[in-house]
Formats: sequence, C-alpha cells, structure tokens
Amino acid sequence: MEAKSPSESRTILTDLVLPSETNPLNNLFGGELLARMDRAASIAARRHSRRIVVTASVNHVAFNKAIPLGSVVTVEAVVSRAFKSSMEIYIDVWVEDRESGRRSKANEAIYTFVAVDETGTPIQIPALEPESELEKQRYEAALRRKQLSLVLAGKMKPKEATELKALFED
Ligand SMILES: CCCCCCCCCCCCCCCC(=O)SCCNC(=O)CCNC(=O)[C@H](O)C(C)(C)COP(=O)(O)OP(=O)(O)OC[C@H]1O[C@@H](n2cnc3c(N)ncnc32)[C@H](O)[C@@H]1OP(=O)(O)O
Repeated sequence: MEAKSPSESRTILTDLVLPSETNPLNNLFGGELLARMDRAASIAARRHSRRIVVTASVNHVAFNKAIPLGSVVTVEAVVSRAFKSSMEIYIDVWVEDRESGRRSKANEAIYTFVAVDETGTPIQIPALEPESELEKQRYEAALRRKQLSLVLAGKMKPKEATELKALFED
C-alpha cells in the first residue's frame, strides 16, 4: 500500500454561525462545533483510507475562544499519523474577522478514526509521510497521544505505554 501525504486528506469546511446554533451568550454551541469537527475529520479519514471509518475516540478538545453569532468559521482537518487501522486527525478551527478578513485560531481538537470493513472489523490503511515541519512534529507526538488514549480507555496497561512514560522521564 502506497504511503500518502497529509495534503491528500486535508479537508476544509467553511460555514456561518446561525442564531439556532448559539448559546444564551450568542456564541456558537460547543456541541455544534464538535459536530462540525467530527464531520470534517471523518471526511479526512475517509480521504486517507478510502474505507468506511468510525470515530474511535475524541482525544483532545480545547474551546479557547468563544465564536460569536454571524462569524465565518473554518474547520480544517488533516490526518496527522496513520497506524495499522487507526488514524489521528488534527483539527484547527479558524474564525474570520468580519471587517479585516484576518483569520485567527479559535479552537483545536484531536480525533482518532478507525478504518473498518463491511463487518466493522478494523482493516489496514496506508502509511502517512509528513512533509512540513508542523506535520512532522504532530506525527512524532501522535504515538504518545495514542498510548494515552488507549490507557484512558483501559485498552493498554500504563507500564506498556513506553513513549508516554518517556515524556515524564525527560
Ligand atoms: C472520500 C472523500 C469524500 C467522502 C465523502 C463521504 C465521507 C463521509 C464519511 C462518512 C463517515 C461517517 C463517519 C461517522 C463516524 C461516526 O460517527 S461512527 C459512530 C461512532 N463510533 C462508533 O460507533 C465506533 C464504535 N467502536 C468500534 O466499532 C470499535 O471499538 C473500533 C473503533 C472499530 C475499534 O475496535 P477494536 O475491537 O477496539 O479493535 P482493535 O483492533 O483493538 O483496535 C483497532 C485500532 O483502533 C485503535 N483504538 C481502539 N480504541 C482506541 C482509543 N480509544 N483511542 C485510540 N485508538 C484506539 C487501536 O489502537 C487499533 O489501532 P491500530 O494499531 O490498528 O492502528
């Protein structure tokens, strides 16, 4: 199976914040943003694997900035590392200033998707070859995040999480 580059999975969704999608402070609901991120991430995972994909885990979400009603929001998802059947998807959320058009980073998230066959059994996917410096950094750190996610899910013993342990031993 031929390795793929992150740009082959990059998925960009741009949409408005409508009144029905806001909280009492007139900012975008967290749940609405999670849904937009899940949608973009699933397309990125599908583009990388060309298989049926399912969300295995939401590893990290940070709501750093509230996103006001009427904002133009861009959700950018890309595969940051591919393992055997699972993929880490890194999501950056940008908000566009209505006056200047300048984009600022509002949130980010990290999801894990697994490629499966028609019976729901995990299936082998192509490797990922990072190219830019940022892609390489995210690729390197992805194994630690996978181990942390597996430990939290009770699917890996902490003592087996060697990459994760190394982080605390530096
Ligand atoms: C083409 C362009 C246009 C496309 C245009 C249309 C595209 C449009 C696409 C629509 C796509 C809709 C996308 C909906 C996405 C949902 O919303 S799916 C619904 C929510 N998710 C689910 O229902 C999943 C339910 N869970 C499961 O089915 C199983 O637990 C899983 C995820 C398949 C894993 O199964 P398992 O028996 O644990 O299998 P196991 O072999 O142990 O693990 C498999 C891999 O997952 C990893 N893993 C398992 N759990 C975790 C965890 N908690 N954390 C991290 N990794 C984990 C394992 O480490 C392993 O990784 P690899 O070493 O193989 O890489």
